Parts: sequence; C-alpha cells; structure tokens
Amino acid sequence: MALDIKICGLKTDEAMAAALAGGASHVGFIFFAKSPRYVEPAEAGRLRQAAIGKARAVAVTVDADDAFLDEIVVKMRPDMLQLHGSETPERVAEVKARYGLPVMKVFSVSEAADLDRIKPFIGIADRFMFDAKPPKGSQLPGGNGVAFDWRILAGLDAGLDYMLSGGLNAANIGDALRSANPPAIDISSGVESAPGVKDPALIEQFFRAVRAARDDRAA
Ligand SMILES: O=C(O)c1ccccc1N[C@@H]1O[C@H](COP(=O)(O)O)[C@@H](O)[C@H]1O
Repeated sequence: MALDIKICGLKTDEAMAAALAGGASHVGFIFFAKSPRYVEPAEAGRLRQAAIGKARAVAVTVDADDAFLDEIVVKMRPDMLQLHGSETPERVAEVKARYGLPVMKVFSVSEAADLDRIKPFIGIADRFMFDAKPPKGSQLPGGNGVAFDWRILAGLDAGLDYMLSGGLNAANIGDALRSANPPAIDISSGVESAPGVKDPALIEQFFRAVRAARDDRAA
C-alpha cells in the first residue's frame, strides 16, 4: 500500500525542492500568525507552483474565518484544507461547501478515548489527522515536535483514512510505522535545524528512514 507523506511548514524553494525530490505526496503551508512557519498566502501561492502535478498543496489553518480562508484559497490555490483548530462538524461542512475542496480535520490525542471525537465528523471530513496534544504553555496547536503513544491508533477501523502526525523524525519513524501502520504521515519540526527553518538534508534523511522502514517490513 502506498504511504502518503506530507512535509509541512514549507517556506523556501530549497525545502520545497527537497520535499518533492524525496517523493512527498503532500506539501503543507502554515497560516497561523504565531507560528515560526507562517507564510503569506501569496508567497505560499508562489512556492506551491513547484508542486503542481507532483504533490498536493495543503493549507493549514486554525479556526480561520471566511475572510482569511477566501484570501488563502484565492492567493494560494490549495488542493486541500487542513483544519487544525476546534472547528465543529458544522463548520467543516460549511468550509467544504464554500470552497469545494477536500478537508482534513485534525484531532490532538493522548489516549484511545480521544479517538471517539472523530465520530461526528465521519462522512463530513475527507481525511483525519491525529497529532499530539500541545505541551502546556505552547502557543501552537501543532508543530510542537511532540509525539503521542502511536499504539492507541491500533484500534481504529482498518479503512479509516488518516495522517499520523506529531514529533515524527528519522529516528522514530520506523517505530511509528510498525506501531500504527498508518496510511499517511505528516512531519514538520523533525526536519528543521531551528524552529521554522527546514533543513533539506534532514528532509532527505527522513525519506531515507521511511524507505528503510518499509523495506524492512517487506523483507
Ligand atoms: O507547524 C506549525 O507551526 C503549526 C501551527 C499551527 C497549526 C499546525 C501546525 N503544524 C502542524 O502540526 C504538525 C506536526 O508538527 P511536528 O512534526 O510535531 O512539528 C505539522 O506537520 C503540521 O501539520
């Protein structure tokens, strides 16, 4: 089974080139002002050109209002919207209808019971993402480089389409894939040399680690 890989928080042509060279299926842009990964919608629109025909461009937003989403959709032309805040099922449905784009709804989890929160979104969100809960005092709802216990995902329906996110890196991706066998993965700070600074060498190393883990499983 193909594994979707999203490299998130891209801000430079170099990082974009490394993500695409590695075989990213998705590239993500952060539209949350407090994030060190924030990009202006027009700049994301320029950067995402390199991904056309190669990877889907994802706009990551946090409880964004229609005016900001309108600006992002017009200037960036995303292929998908990632809703990383406390959006309700009604809001997810509204966003989908307004833009006609697939929506990925994010849930922060730490125990199996947290997974029940997806129930009202089934049939509304096109895909789910499971991320770790932010550490106390963090200004960011995601991109904290914190992992959760991936084994809690083992109880999910086999057909559920989701991305595993939170604290992934080249050192732990093998464990994550073995523990949860997710259909897709998402990484940001694990391929950075400093907050918001993507390192092309770390991106390449991450893809190598993913390939090695998958080769091990196939052997
Ligand atoms: O990355 C951010 O700054 C961010 C800000 C606001 C919402 C979501 C954000 N990031 C998302 O979180 C995941 C996991 O990040 P990490 O690998 O743990 O650093 C990231 O891929 C984005 O989808």
